[in-house]
Amino acid sequence: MFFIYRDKQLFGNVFDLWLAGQESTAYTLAWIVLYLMKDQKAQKKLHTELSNIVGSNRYITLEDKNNLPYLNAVIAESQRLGNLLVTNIPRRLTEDIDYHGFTLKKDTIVCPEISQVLYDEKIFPEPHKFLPERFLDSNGKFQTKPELIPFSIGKRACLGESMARAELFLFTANLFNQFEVCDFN
Ligand code: HEM
Repeated sequence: MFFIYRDKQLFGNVFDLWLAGQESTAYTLAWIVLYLMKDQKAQKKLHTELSNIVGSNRYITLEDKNNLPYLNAVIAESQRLGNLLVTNIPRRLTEDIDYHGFTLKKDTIVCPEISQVLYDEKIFPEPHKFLPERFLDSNGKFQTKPELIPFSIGKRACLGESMARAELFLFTANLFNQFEVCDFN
């Protein structure tokens, strides 16, 4: 009998959506809230930007994204420092390759480490500090860096990247446009 879509495939898709899509975004949001709770100056700057550009009388939508540079910088820096997938998903080499003078044999398992890039102090000075300003140019405009790769790169990079980016923006923007998060310690 010919099956187009098996239960096993359905299970795989639901599992992917849950594990890859839900936990990753939820934990990133938790890091954003934590960093802003611990850095009250940054939170104040964010509130000032939101009050000046949007005000609290309406929801923030994706159309506001380009007008909120500090918010974009906070999200970028939280993704960098939160460093959600420290090591990427392991890969098996399908052929021998020469990598910077080392021969890696077919079938070797390699595991790229995203954190080596996100915490590279040549690109991100003082890499263990939360500094959203590193993603602003001299005119205060948001400027990302090619090394900011929380979703990985290449053919197998995160399939949900654009959805995750939208969720991170909408949740962070609307939460902080209505609330302050205090650090009771
Ligand atoms: C902040 C949120 C997220 C982060 C940081 C993140 C990060 C990643 C990373 C690093 C990978 C591995 C890429 C590679 O193997 O090179 C990945 C894969 C994947 N992600 Fe995400 N992800 C996020 C949200 C989502 C969402 C919302 C979805 C779907 C709704 C999703 C679906 C997937 C899928 C299906 C893969 C496997 C892609 C493949 O192997 O071809 N992710 N993600």
